[in-house]
Amino acid sequence: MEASFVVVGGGIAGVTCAEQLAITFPSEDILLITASPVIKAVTNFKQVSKVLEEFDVEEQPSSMLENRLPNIRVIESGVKQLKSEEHCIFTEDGRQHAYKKLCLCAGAKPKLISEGNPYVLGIRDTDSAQEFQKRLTKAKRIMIIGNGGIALELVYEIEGCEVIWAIKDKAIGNTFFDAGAAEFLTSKLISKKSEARIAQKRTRYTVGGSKKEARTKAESESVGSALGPDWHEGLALKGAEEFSHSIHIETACEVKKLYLQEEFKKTEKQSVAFPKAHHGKSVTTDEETWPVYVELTSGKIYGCDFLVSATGVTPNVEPFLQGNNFDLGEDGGLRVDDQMRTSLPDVYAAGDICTACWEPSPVWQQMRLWTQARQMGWYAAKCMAAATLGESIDMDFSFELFAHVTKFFNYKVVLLGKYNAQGLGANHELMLRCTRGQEYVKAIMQNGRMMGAVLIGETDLEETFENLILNQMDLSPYGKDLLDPNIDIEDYFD
Ligand SMILES: Cc1cc2nc3c(=O)[nH]c(=O)nc-3n(C[C@H](O)[C@H](O)[C@H](O)COP(=O)(O)OP(=O)(O)OC[C@H]3O[C@@H](n4cnc5c(N)ncnc54)[C@H](O)[C@@H]3O)c2cc1C
Ligand SMILES: NC(=O)c1ccc[n+]([C@@H]2O[C@H](COP(=O)([O-])OP(=O)(O)OC[C@H]3O[C@@H](n4cnc5c(N)ncnc54)[C@H](O)[C@@H]3O)[C@@H](O)[C@H]2O)c1
Repeated sequence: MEASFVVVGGGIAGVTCAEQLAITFPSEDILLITASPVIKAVTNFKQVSKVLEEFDVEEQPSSMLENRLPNIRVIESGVKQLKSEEHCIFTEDGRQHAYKKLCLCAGAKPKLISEGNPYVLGIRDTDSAQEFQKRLTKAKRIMIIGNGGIALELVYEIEGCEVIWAIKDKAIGNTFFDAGAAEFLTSKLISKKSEARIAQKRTRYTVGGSKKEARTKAESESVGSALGPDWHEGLALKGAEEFSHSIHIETACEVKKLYLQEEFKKTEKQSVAFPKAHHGKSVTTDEETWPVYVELTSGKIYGCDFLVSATGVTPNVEPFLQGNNFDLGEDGGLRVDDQMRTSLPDVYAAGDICTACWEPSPVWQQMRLWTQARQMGWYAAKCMAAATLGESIDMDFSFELFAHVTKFFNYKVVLLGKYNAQGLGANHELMLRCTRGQEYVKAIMQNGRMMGAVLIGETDLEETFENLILNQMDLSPYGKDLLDPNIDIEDYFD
């Protein structure tokens, strides 16, 4: 049977796309094909301002989606091949599905420093997060490689286990922060021990009667949906020991070589001890033997129980490539144009799997984030609908300005526009306001216009800054007043 619309992927991009298609075409059957036994649904969506949005994410059985929108049919099976010329896809369960328009939303996979090494873990979906948690309960020391979102969250959350955090850069959190913001956050990391934390659970797992036990081997090897905001809230990230927090940061280094225990003994090289923890107690000794040893480019060797490779993602394109001449982006994603079309007729893509290749607004960039997966899934459905009806559609407003709200080290973090002066060259200025332990405000200015901002803490500035970036008003007459905490800048612009 041919469905007019087939969507692949039960993550945020795929589910949002299928939902939007189902609403637009209530009399059409929409087929959602996904390798994971549960789907991700956006709930409690709130448009906080023009572009900033907040929502919860629920992992749900696919029947909940089918009940909510009866013209969606979910097939739980991985796609193993796409024959784009025949407009047909083949699934692991031996079936084939014809389509008129297809949207690929198969997400991404962790890009690991050492593929296939049992001591190197990646974190992507519920299964991999649980495997990590299980291994952590027996671990005395682990190493985290990478300096982006996952690493930032882990180093703050892990307790009862020594953590060596090895980063290529000089400062922490390079994908989100410059050195100034990193310093502001580092002091929080060091003082974490004494802090009373506010737990705020946003991801709910309502999978009552999960089909997990019934999963076949093929299914359990396939990728699930990516975790999202506050994924660690439900997981106790606790190691084998009884202490709160013990972290050592190794900067400006990469992994040179990994040795298994026996292999390491033969080298007769020496590993170094964990630098004395700030809580005063030595937890491990340098005489201990470890399952794996990590040689860093700095020359230091550390033993540990295992490593987490939080080193970014690779778009999950392989199942769709054979026999199809897709144009791929530099990061390996399916290139999509401003209508979310890939290079092949009637094949669209959205979310982590795609590489945005339209001429972007000067203050937007693609990042593989939850919010962008939702926006792209929604917009791809709009584009597919418009093409079907012979209409044209303008780029959605959400792509006008990059906006991301998240939480690091228990601070609210808002990133707007070219928040790290990406692509602005030397021709820009920074304006800063910082109160240690409380807030960090950075505005990126070019020719008197605001191009981006980083807001850490409860600054309450996001809406005003969003407007200033969007309207590109000349702010030079206001000079330093712009960030003066004693001046209510909103009054200026009312
Ligand atoms: C640990 C972690 C924390 C994160 N935290 C945040 C955060 O705080 N904020 C934020 O904005 N973003 C966060 N992200 C990123 C965010 O989760 C992703 O950008 C987003 O979920 C991507 O959505 P997606 O729908 O494109 O892909 P995914 O969620 O990866 O979904 C892909 C879907 O495709 C299915 N699939 C894969 N292959 C096949 C196949 N061959 N056939 C059929 N189906 C297939 C999968 O089963 C899955 O259902 C985090 C990511 C991780 C890993
Ligand atoms: N709160 C949030 O917004 C949040 C939290 C977690 C994850 N995420 C998203 O989930 C995805 C996965 O997270 P992630 O942290 O793995 O990716 P990331 O892209 O955020 O960070 C990857 C990091 O790994 C480093 N790196 C890459 N190759 C390396 C190598 N060979 N050796 C050492 N370092 C290397 C990069 O410099 C970068 O710091 C990303 O899309 C991320 O944006 C977002």
